[in-house]
Amino acid sequence: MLADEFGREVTGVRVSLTDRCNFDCVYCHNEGLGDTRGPMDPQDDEMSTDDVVRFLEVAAEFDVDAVKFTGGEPMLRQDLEEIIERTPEQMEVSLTTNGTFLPGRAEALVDAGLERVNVSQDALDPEDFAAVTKSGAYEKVLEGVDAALEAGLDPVKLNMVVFEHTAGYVPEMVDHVARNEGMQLQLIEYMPELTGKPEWNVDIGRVHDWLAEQADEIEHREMHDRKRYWVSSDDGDGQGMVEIVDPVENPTFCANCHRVRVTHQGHLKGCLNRNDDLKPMGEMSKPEIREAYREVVANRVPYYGEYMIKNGDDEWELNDKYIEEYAGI
Ligand SMILES: Nc1nc2c(ncn2[C@@H]2O[C@H](COP(=O)(O)OP(=O)(O)OP(=O)(O)O)[C@@H](O)[C@H]2O)c(=O)[nH]1
Ligand SMILES: C[S@@+](CC[C@H](N)C(=O)[O-])C[C@H]1O[C@@H](n2cnc3c(N)ncnc32)[C@H](O)[C@@H]1O
Ligand code: SF4
Ligand code: SF4
Repeated sequence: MLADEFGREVTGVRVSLTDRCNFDCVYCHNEGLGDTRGPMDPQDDEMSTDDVVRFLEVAAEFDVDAVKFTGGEPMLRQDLEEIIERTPEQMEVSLTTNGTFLPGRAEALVDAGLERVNVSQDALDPEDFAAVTKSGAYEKVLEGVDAALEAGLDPVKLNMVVFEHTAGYVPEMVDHVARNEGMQLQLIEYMPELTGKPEWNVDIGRVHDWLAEQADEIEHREMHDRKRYWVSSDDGDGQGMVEIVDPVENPTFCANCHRVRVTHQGHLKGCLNRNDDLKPMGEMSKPEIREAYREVVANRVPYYGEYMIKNGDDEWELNDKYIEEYAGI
């Protein structure tokens, strides 16, 4: 297994299969690449099925044991089932999706080897959902969650970005997953780094405090040192798990980051928040992939605490070291 100079072993890869999407969420960072708007048809710059599989085979050589497929909307790729089918056995396969294409396809994905799914659901009301996603597909998303549960995916994690538009829904969403077996909730701190609009920020510390009061049990996940709260439903009949993803200005989160990303164009990326460390994998032959992978892992640095450091006024600023290193890129 390869590790960077901060001792962070790379155990997982996150592969963006496309940057196309049928939604236009107001907050979307598109896994670090910006806008998802544009044509919906398959694009020439996307990695082919074989490219993705070859990359995964190389990652497996380096003992990577988990892959997350994401996007854009990864289910716009019609070869997703084939990619999953051809993913090396040793990898846990998970998917993050907006859920609209799960009805009718969830079973085939499971048959191909999908083990887990995260479905983005930011509200429990069609109008608020539409305001956030610029889409009227609320019912389809609910159907998608049901289809995933029926296909045996367990848990189905609901991803909710906590920001000004959604913060009021947190208690309702927590109760929703506590009542419904098989569902879990992932509350994702709104990340303004790539999308701007810091005015939408919500103090995630208050969400932690509220959950700590409600929780029957609290645990830590090794990945990113994330906290997980086990909370009972309001009627006392059920219990659900709520995980908080709080990467913003959080050096502990970055110190426990064990993932490398791949863009839909086949560029390796050491950190979600950076685009100055993109590394193309050439024609994507195995030797080229190996070399690029080794280099990207070796050059990974924690974003908060190393790439960004606190200045004398207690504000985050770019570490001079990296200004020089990447000057001109
Ligand atoms: N800054 C940062 N944000 C992350 C990272 N991993 C996840 N996130 C945020 O959390 C969002 C949801 O991630 P998902 O892909 O659904 O799942 P996950 O939480 O990473 O993985 P699992 O919980 O194992 O399914 C991402 O799109 C990011 O906004 C990370 O390494 N760094
Ligand atoms: C970029 S989407 C790609 C996968 C799929 N289209 C979806 O929405 O689930 C992956 C995750 O990133 C989250 N996300 C997007 N922009 C974000 C932001 N600015 N801050 C925090 N999370 C964000 C979304 O909520 C979603 O759960
Ligand atoms: S569904 Fe996912 S990729 Fe599409 S706009 Fe929303 S967050 Fe971005
Ligand atoms: S270093 Fe930090 S910001 Fe970058 S991907 Fe890892 S956790 Fe996210």
